[in-house]
Amino acid sequence: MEIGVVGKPNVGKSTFFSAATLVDVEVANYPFTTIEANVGVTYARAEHPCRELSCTPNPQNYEYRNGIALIPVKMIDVAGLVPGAHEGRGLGNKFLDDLRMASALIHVIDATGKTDAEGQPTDHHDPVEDIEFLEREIDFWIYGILKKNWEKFAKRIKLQHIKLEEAIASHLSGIGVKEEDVWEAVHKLGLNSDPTKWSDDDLLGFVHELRKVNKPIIIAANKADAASEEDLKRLISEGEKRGYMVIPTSAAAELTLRKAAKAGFIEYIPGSSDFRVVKEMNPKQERALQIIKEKVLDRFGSTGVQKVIDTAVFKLLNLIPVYPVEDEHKLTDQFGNVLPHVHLLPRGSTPRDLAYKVHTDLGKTFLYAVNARTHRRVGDDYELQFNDIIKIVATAR
Ligand SMILES: Nc1nc2c(ncn2[C@@H]2O[C@H](COP(=O)(O)OP(=O)(O)OP(=O)(O)O)[C@@H](O)[C@H]2O)c(=O)[nH]1
Repeated sequence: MEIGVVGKPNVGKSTFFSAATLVDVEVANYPFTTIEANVGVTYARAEHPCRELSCTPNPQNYEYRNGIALIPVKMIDVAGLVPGAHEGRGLGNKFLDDLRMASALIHVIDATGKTDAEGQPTDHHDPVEDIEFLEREIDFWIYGILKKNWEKFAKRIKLQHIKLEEAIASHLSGIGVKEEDVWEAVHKLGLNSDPTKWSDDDLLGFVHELRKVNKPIIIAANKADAASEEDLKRLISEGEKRGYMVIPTSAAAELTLRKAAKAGFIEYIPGSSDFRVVKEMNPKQERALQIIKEKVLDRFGSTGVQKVIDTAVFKLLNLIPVYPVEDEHKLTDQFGNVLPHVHLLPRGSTPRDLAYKVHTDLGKTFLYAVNARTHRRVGDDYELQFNDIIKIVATAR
């Protein structure tokens, strides 16, 4: 599961990515290692169960601060969004390759309207156009993959009585399309189950719906600090009309705050509405932070960057944090560590899914689970909840 950050040049995409992946304390054992320069680790912020249960955790695969869990998530800087990227313009294939890997996208838009379609400075660009521009690029990219051998492909599905969902999902498995995604798009549009009857418009409409489920997008209305109230309001309402969540951000402010925290000048938990000065700064630095406090934190409640990440993880991707333990009374693992691990699972997951996530063997030998909050036994019909603490019971190996 990876989150892609995308945006045309000069909107603040690199600033957003740098801010989101700049951390002052790094978790020792990520579930993943980053190998490429444009891949980083960001953190989703969630209330930690210890806030409610008054415990002190010993986190191993996440970070804990003042009752808050910071859960690592992989982030990709998807560079090269220019008009025609789907045809290989600009960075072309690299852009599409990165896009392929992302489960959800953060679309960074310059809310001030001072960057034109190609990323050049201007005075009057309508940022709402950028929303449609990214949609078009992705839609035409998927359309291009399907259209290539469509007639032959559709005929084969019909003649060999292959399940439509299965055929398309397998054809698009490279971009992570699942059968249920195809089903959802086909049914939403009421398309004929015989794909040889689909018109070109049907195919385009299908791709459009498929993209919405397969590559959900959240919009970061960036440079909010420099945007007028009116421009922001319009971008939010036009985005929402098109079904998007739009969050005002100041990536530049977040980057400054995180750098100041990393250098030890301030204490700042990303996503907060304030910070605490802990080391003396020069007057220029002090003034810069004061401006951020007044123009960004007080105006918007936060820089918005963390809010975008959290919304992408918990709402767009619909993931929930779950804590497996071995002792449901002490909430510890076998070594006595309190709530050492957290796992992000899709909403609707069961205790067995959690067991598989912890270890394949644990999944295979799963018997039942115990909900540590209620001390009740739960089976595979139980739907895991946000911040559940679960003991898994399996057969001895
Ligand atoms: N006022 C303001 N300026 C910002 C913000 N974020 C980025 N900028 C500025 O916008 C300019 C472009 O930022 P980048 O992060 O380089 O933009 P980009 O979208 O990655 O552009 P490319 O690297 O060309 O793809 C820089 O001068 C940033 O300092 C913000 O939140 N507010």
